Amino acid sequence: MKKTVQVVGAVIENEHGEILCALRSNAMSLPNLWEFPGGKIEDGEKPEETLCREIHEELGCDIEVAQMVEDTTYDYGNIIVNLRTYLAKIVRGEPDAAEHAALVWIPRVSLKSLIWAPADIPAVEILSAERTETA
Ligand SMILES: Nc1nc2c([nH]c(=O)n2[C@@H]2O[C@H](COP(=O)(O)OP(=O)(O)OP(=O)(O)O)[C@@H](O)[C@H]2O)c(=O)[nH]1
Repeated sequence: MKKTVQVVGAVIENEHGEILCALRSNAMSLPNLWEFPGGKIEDGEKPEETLCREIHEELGCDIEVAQMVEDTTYDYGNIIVNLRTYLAKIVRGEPDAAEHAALVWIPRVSLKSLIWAPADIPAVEILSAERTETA
């Protein structure tokens, strides 16, 4: 049976209502596709703990995690990914791309202009249809 990996992604929103989008690098699987920064849940971790750990490791900043945006399961063929995305905001530090090829802040209405990892599309659809919390 194909393995399902449990993955969490952070939808980090700033005070201008923009969302932090991360470009997967050539060294990663799904290269050159945009994603929400995050990663695989390790044994014994709560999703929120994984997100805080991954964001600290990948972006060098600390976040506070809020409500879930979307829970999607996508079959990539070789692997099945269950991706849960959560709203989050930065509480300490500035994001810096340690692993990603690029980081950009994008308004919700423009999110669909990027080419996203397939598992992320339902969350992108929801976010682009909603008003920003700061609007
Ligand atoms: N972090 C993250 N991973 C995602 C997203 N969407 C999506 O399909 N994934 C997939 O979920 C898996 C886990 O992500 P990861 O960031 O921990 O993976 P990784 O690069 O360390 O491992 P890998 O490259 O060996 O698969 C990857 O296969 C990745 O392609 C997303 O929005 N954020």
